[in-house]
Amino acid sequence: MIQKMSPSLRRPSTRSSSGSSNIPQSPPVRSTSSFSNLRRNSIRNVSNSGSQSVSASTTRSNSPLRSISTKSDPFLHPGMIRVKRSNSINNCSRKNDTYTGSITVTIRPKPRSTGPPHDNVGLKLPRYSQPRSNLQYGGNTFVRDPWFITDEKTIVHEEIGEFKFDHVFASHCTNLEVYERTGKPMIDKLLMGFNATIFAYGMTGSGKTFTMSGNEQELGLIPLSVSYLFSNIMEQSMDGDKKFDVIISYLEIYNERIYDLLESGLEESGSRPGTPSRSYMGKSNSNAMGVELKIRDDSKYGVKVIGLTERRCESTEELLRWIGIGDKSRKIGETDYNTRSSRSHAIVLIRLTSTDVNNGTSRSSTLSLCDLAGSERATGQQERRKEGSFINKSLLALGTVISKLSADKTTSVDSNISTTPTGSSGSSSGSITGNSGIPSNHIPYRDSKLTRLLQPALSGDSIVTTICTVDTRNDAAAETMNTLRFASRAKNVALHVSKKSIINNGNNDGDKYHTIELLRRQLEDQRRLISELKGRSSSDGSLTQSPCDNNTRDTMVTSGGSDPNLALMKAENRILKYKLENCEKLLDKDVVDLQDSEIVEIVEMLPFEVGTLLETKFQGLESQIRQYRKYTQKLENKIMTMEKGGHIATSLTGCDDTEVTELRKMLERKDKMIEALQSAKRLRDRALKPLTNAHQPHIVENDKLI
Ligand SMILES: Nc1ncnc2c1ncn2[C@@H]1O[C@H](COP(=O)(O)OP(=O)(O)OP(=O)(O)O)[C@@H](O)[C@H]1O
Repeated sequence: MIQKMSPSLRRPSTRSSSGSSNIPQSPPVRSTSSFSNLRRNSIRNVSNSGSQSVSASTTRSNSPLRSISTKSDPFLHPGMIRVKRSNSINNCSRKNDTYTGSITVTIRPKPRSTGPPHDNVGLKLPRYSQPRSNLQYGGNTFVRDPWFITDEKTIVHEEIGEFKFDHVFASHCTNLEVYERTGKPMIDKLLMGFNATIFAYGMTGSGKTFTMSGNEQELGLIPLSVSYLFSNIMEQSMDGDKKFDVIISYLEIYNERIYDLLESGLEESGSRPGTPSRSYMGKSNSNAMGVELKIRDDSKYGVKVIGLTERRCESTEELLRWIGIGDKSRKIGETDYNTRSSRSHAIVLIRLTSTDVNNGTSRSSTLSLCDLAGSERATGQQERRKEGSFINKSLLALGTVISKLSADKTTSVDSNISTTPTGSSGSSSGSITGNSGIPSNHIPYRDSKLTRLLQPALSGDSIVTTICTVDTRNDAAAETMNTLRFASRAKNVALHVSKKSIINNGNNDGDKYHTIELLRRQLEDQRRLISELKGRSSSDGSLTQSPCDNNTRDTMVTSGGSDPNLALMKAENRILKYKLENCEKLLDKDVVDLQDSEIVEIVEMLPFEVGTLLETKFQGLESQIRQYRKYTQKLENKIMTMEKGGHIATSLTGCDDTEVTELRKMLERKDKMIEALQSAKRLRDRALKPLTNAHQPHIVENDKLI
C-alpha cells in the first residue's frame, strides 16, 4: 500500500549498476525522479503556459533529464515535436460517475525506414491533388505511398477514399505524442475510478510493440503511462488522506492458451526499467512454456484468469521491472515482415486501489494494456504458420465482435467487406459479409481467448482506446485497408461505463468503533430478550423442566411455547371447540335419547304458545289411540266368539279371503299405530313433565296402555 511518499518514492535513486536484484524486494531501478519529473514537467509546462500545446523543447529545457545525454535518453529523441495537449478521449458525455461515448480510435502510420526523409504520409496534401508518381531519392526510385493524411483526423487513400478517426498521427510522431493522446487521458480516467483499456492493433511489423513498449531509444506508452500514474499517486497521497495500492499482472495468449508472464518470477533483469527487455533478447522463443491458465466467469470482474500472479508495486521502476521480466517470457519469433515479431497477445493488467484514510472507503479500477500480435500472411515456416493461424483466428474473432457491437451504427462504407485479417489463409467463415445494420444480440466473445478476456471491456466495463498501427507502403495496402476497416467499426462501438463502486471496508478506526458499538447494542438487546423469555417461562412453569423432557415440550406446544398470546388463543380455541361439539350433539341426537335435563333445557327455550300447541296435538293423538284401541278390541272379541263356536276354521275358511287379509293388515297397522302413538305419548309426557310438575296436575298418569 502506498501512503504518503514512501522513502523509495521520495528518494532520487540512482541507476542500478547491476542488473540483478532480489524480488519481490525493491528492484534495482532507474532514477525515480526521471519518470515522475518527466510527467510533472510536461504537466506544469502546459498549465503554466495556458496553451493547448507544448513543444518538446520546452519540456526538455525544464526536465531534470537534461543531464542525461541525448544519445542515451529516449525523452530527448529529436522526434519529440509539438504535442497537442487536448484530451483525445472520444466525444462523450462526462458525468461524474459515468462515461458515455464510444471506443476512441487513433491511427499511427509507421514511418519508412528507408527512402525519402519525408514521404507523403504526414504531409497535408489535398486529396487526389498529387499525381501518382515515383520519387527519386539518393539515386534510388521509391514508389509513392498511396495514403495521405489530410488533417489530424483524416487518412485518405488515393483510390478508395477517406477514413476519419479520433486522431491520425503523423508518421514521424513520437511515442510521447501518442502517449499524450491516448495513455495519459486513460490514466486520468483510471485515477477517477474507471476501468481503462488500451490496445494496439495492426498487421505484423507495423509498430504495435514499438508504440506500447518503445525501445532503448524511445520509451513507449506503457512506461510513460506507468510513470504518470505513479506521479499522480505520489501527489495525491502527499497529504496523507489517501493510500494507494498498485498491483500488476502480466499474461500472454499464445496459440489460444493463456500463460502467466510473471509466474516464473525471474530474478534478473539485464535491462534497465522502462525499456522492453524482450528487445534485448538474443534469441527467439527461448523461454519454456508455463502452465496454461483458465478463464472463469466472475461476478466482480466479468471474467477472471485463475491463478494469475499478482505483484504489488510501489514505484514506476518496480512495476516496469516486472513488465521487463514478463517480456522475457513472451514468445517472439522472426516472420517475413518482422525479425522480432510478437507471436502472442500480451496484456498488462494494473489494478489501482485507492483508499480514503478518513472513512475507510476504497475503490479499485483496472488498466489493461494490450499489445496484440499482428495479423499476417501465411508463411513457409511450419511453426510460424501455426502461430499465425492462431493469431489470425483470434484477430478475426475480435473483428467479428467489434463488427457485431458496431452493427447498428456501421455506415455503408463497411458493407460487403470482410474483416478477415490480412493475409489469412482465406477463411471467411467468421467474416462479416454485408452489414445489414441489424444489431445482433449474440456477440461471439467465446470464439477466442482474446475476445473472452476483452469481453468485460468491450461490453461496457471499461473505457477503451485503440491505437491502430498501419504500414502505408503500397505493398501493404490490403493489410492497411483491413486495419482501417477494423478501426472504423471500433469507432462505432458505444460505451456506457460506470465508475467502479466504492467499497466500505470498515477498516479505519472510526468504522471499527462504529462496528463494535453496533455489536455491543445487539448483544444487549439479545440479553434483554433472553431474560424476558426466562421470566415468562418461569411464570407459567412450562420451562422449569429440562428442555429435553418430552412433556415439557408438549406443554410448551400446547401452551403456545414461549408466546403467551398463542397460549391464550389455543385455550380459547379449545373452549369454542367444546361448545361446538356440544351444539352438534344436540342437533344430531335422537330426541328419544335425550336426557330429562336436556329436554327441560329445550322446553325452557320454547315459547309458551308452542307448548300449548303441542299439548293440543298430544290430546288429539290420545283420542286417536283410544279409538284404535276400541276398534282392536272389537276385532279381537269377534275372533274369540268365532273360536268358541267352533266355526273358526270353517268360518275363517269360509270367510272371504280378502276379508281375512284385510283384517290382518288392519291388525298390523293397528300395532304400528299403537307403537307410534306410544312413542309420541312418551315424548309428550317427558316434555311436559317439568311444566306439569310445576304448573298443573298430570294429564297422563303413566304410559301403559289401558
Ligand atoms: N513509429 C515507429 N518509429 C520507429 N520505428 C518503428 C516505428 N514503428 C515500428 N518501428 C520499427 O519497426 C519494427 C517492427 O515494429 P514492431 O515490432 O513494433 O511491430 P509490431 O506491430 O509489434 O509487429 P508484430 O505484430 O510482428 O509483433 C521495429 O524494429 C520497430 O522499432
